[in-house]
Amino acid sequence: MRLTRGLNVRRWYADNLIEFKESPQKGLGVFAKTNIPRGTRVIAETALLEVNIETVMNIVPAFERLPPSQQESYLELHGYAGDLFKSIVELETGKSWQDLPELHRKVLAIYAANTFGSVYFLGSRLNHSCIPNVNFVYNPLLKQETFHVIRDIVAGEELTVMYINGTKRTRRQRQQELSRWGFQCTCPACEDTVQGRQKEEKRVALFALSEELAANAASRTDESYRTRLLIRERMVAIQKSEGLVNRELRFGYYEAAKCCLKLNEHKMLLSWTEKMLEVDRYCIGEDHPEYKQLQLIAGSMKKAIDASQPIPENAMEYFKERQAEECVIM
Ligand SMILES: C[S@@+](CC[C@H](N)C(=O)[O-])C[C@H]1O[C@@H](n2cnc3c(N)ncnc32)[C@H](O)[C@@H]1O
Repeated sequence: MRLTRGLNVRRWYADNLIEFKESPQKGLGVFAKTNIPRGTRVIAETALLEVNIETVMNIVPAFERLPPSQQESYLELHGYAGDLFKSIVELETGKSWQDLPELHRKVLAIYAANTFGSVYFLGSRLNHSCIPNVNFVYNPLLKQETFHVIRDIVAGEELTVMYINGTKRTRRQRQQELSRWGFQCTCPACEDTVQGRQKEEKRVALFALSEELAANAASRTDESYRTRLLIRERMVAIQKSEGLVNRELRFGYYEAAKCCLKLNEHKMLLSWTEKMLEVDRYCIGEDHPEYKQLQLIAGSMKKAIDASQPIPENAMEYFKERQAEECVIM
C-alpha cells in the first residue's frame, strides 16, 4: 500500500520515532521504531482535512477545496460509515446513502472513521485500545494536534489512543460506542481471558464508584466532601494500577483537589495539584497553555501554603471551574 503520495510524509514520520505497519486484524497502525520514553511528543501535525462540522454537508466541499496531493493522501485513509452516521447523512442530504456518488460516500466514510475533530495524516492511523499508551490534544499555540506517549514504550510496540471516554465504562458499554468504528475491541482489557476478565472487574468497580459519586454529587456537607475524596482516592488507585494514566486520571486528581479545597486541607490540595501537573506534563507537554496555567497556579499555591497565607485567588478560581473529563474528542 502506498502511504507517501502527495505530502512530505510529515517530517518523515515524526523524525523516525514511528512508522506505519499492518496491525493484525486492525488494518494499518502506528508502531514505535525505537524505545520512546513517557512524555515524548511523537506527532505534532496540522489537519489534513478540517471541517466546520455543524452539518455533515460541509465534509465533501471541504474535501473538494483541498489541493490534489492532499485529496490523494486523504483518499488513502481507511473508511467506515456506521448506520448512525449514514442515517445522519441521509437526513441532512435528503438522499439515500446508496444514491450518493461513490466518491462522496468514500469521503464521508473516511471522515467518519478518522476524525479527531479534524482528520490527520499520521494521527488518524492510530488504532484504539481501552488501555491507550498515547494521549492526543490540540495545542492552540502550535495550532497543531499533538500526540504524546503516556507510558515508556518499547521498540516495536503499537501506539494506541482511546477513541471514547472509556476508563469508567464496562466492556459492554465501551463496545456499544466502538461499534461506530465497525470493530470488536480485543485489547487486553476486552479479551476473553483470565487477565481480561480481571481487568474487566476493575472497570466494573470504577463504574460502580462513579455511580456512587453521581449519587453523592449534590451534597455540600463536609462529610460528603470526605466521602467523595475517599471514592476519588480509590478510583485513581485502580486507574493507576491498570495503567489508565491518560487525562481521565488527571480529572480524578482535579476532583480530589476540589474536595480538599472545600475541606481546607491545603497541603493535600497542593499534593493533588502537583499530581495533575505531572499528568499534564506527559500528556500535553510543557508548552501547552493549560500546562503553563496550572504550573503558575501550583507555584503560587505552594508559596502561599509555605508562608501560611490564604490560597491565592487564581487557584480558588481554577478549582471552581467545571473541567471537562473528556480525554477523547473523536
Ligand atoms: C482511525 S482509523 C485507524 C487506522 C486504521 N487501522 C487504518 O488502517 O488506517 C480507525 C479504524 O481502524 C480500525 N481499528 C481501530 N482500532 C481497532 C482495534 N482496536 N481493533 C480492530 N480494528 C481497529 C477500525 O477499522 C476503525 O474503523
